[in-house]
Amino acid sequence: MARSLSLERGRPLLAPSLLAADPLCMAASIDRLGGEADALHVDVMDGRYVPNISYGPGLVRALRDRYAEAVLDVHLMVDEPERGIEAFAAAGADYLTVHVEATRHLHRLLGHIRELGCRPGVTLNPGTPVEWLRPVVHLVDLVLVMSVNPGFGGQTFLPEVLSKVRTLCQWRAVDGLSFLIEMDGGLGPANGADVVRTGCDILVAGSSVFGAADPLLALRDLRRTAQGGISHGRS
Ligand SMILES: O=C(CO)[C@@H](O)[C@H](O)COP(=O)(O)O
Repeated sequence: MARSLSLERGRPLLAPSLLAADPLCMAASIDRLGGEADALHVDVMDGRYVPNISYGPGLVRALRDRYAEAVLDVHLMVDEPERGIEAFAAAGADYLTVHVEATRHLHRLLGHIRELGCRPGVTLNPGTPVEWLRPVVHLVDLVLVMSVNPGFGGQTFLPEVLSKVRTLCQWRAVDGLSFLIEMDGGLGPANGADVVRTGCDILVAGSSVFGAADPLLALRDLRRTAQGGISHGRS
């Protein structure tokens, strides 16, 4: 069984979302980041759980083959993710993140993802209560808090989801857990510091990175502002 790559807490981590990269020039877009991304975020959409359709395990395999050292953070926006996790694990995913509402057997599914050698993650939509994670939070390596409704890039950040991050930080401290907290949707230099200050470890950014004239400069700009959140006294 392949060992998955992992991310370490301690500084803001950036995961550019490939959804915003030109699909005809995916590798060129990634190469423009100069290896400075902490992870590559891969949004898998099935046209059922969300209204959009994107990629499958084939893209994950191609990324793994070309970027052996990259952490592949695969976000499954699919119904019944238990039907696809083996293919994504075999393709080389590191983190496999599923939505609470997409499966009937979340506890079993998270265990299965770990058995496959991947790092299990669970995702909260803006309308999903954080309390739904309480019974399984000890099973995950990552909690992805969506700051837009999933399905499309380029939406406006919803600041009300930040309260979930505060709750997750409390649970992490009380239970002595070390899962990563990731935020995704509408992130960029204007809100990166606030998101990190609230307690997020990983920022997923699509449009603000790949939509920029120079994605590497945009990534560095986001890193600089995100680090500002740390220096202002994050707990
Ligand atoms: O999962 C999703 C959308 O469903 C996100 O990863 C978006 O792709 C982020 O894009 P921006 O809001 O940064 O453009």
